Amino acid sequence: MDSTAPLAITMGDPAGIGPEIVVKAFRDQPELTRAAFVAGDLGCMRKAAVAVAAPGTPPIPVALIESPLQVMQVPPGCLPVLQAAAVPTGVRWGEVSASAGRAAGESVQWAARAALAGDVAGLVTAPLHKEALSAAGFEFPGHTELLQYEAARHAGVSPTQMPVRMMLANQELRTVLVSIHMSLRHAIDAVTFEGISQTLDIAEASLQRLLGRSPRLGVAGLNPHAGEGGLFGSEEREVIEPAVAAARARGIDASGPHAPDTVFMRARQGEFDAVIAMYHDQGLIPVKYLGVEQGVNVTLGLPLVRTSPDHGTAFDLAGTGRADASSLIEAIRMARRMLRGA
Ligand SMILES: NC(=O)C1=CN([C@@H]2O[C@H](COP(=O)(O)OP(=O)(O)OC[C@H]3O[C@@H](n4cnc5c(N)ncnc54)[C@H](O)[C@@H]3O)[C@@H](O)[C@H]2O)C=CC1
Ligand SMILES: NCC(=O)COP(=O)(O)O
Repeated sequence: MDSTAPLAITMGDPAGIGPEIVVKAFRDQPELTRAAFVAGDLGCMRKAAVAVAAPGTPPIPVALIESPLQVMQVPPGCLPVLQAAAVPTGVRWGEVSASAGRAAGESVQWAARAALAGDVAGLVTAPLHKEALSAAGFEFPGHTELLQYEAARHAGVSPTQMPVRMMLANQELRTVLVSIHMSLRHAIDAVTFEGISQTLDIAEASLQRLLGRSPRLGVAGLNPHAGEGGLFGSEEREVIEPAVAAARARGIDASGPHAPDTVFMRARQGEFDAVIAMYHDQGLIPVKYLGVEQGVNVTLGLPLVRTSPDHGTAFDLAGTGRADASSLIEAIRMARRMLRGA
């Protein structure tokens, strides 16, 4: 990974708000988006530039670049786009379609491969629609699994040998998930000694780099009141406690299992640097509830930097120009910070 190379920002699903928030980030944050470019479709980005332009003002100019390094020749105030995928005519705002999913997926694939080859420093991904991605034939539920697959392929190992985890973070709270995109029934089955141990190892290594010290990891229970001494479930005693004890024996500053209904509040008050959440919604609801405009999604465990806003494609807002770009801007900021190693 070359941290001085340009940063790729994928356009997201062209039927969603991704292209519009990307335009807003370039328009409103010229310093932050310097040496960054969009991996996507030129026509789609021009349409988005028109959608977000204030009445009576011209849209920001959108320029085609042929390679990441050409971004350095693009004048300030201009949005550089590398044609990583084509959006066919007929893709309409707010509609799930295989064509849109294909363009979104191909943009991410292009950016991942460019990052792994060292042509870009890292990637920030605008949201894609998971149903559209699936309709396009991608076998990955989301970015995280697609990137895990690409990184494993690059390293010549199987995806299980390249374990990754989703972290959601804002100024007040970080959560790292044991499992990601699966049904709640399957997520309960995924609460295993190995799964928790791997999550603790990945969180420890990634946050050590980010914080410059060993992170304090608060592990949430699965059941109400962390099982209440076995009255409300046995996973805490049988699986989570042993995984926390084993992690402590490896030198990780982990504690728990803590009651899930109060562990996030305790982290926000400063007791933990991150909460290890047992499944997707347990960890994401607290962060998103603090404000969808603040959260950043970071994939931990990859050999590349990848961040993303914490929200989705917001099809209800697509094309209106009203989508808030703050979370994407935070994601770009976070990617820059991670590339600096701070
Ligand atoms: N990083 C990614 O690619 C992510 C993709 N998704 C995907 O997005 C699709 C839609 O997901 P939903 O559950 O509907 O969540 P969503 O985040 O797209 O929308 C939920 C609500 O938040 C609002 N909202 C979201 N982003 C906003 C913004 N920037 N400014 C103002 N309001 C905003 C929407 O208008 C809607 O009312 C799904 O396919 C989901 O899987 C969801 C989260 C992250
Ligand atoms: N809820 C966050 C989410 O689903 C994002 O997934 P990914 O596309 O970052 O894998």
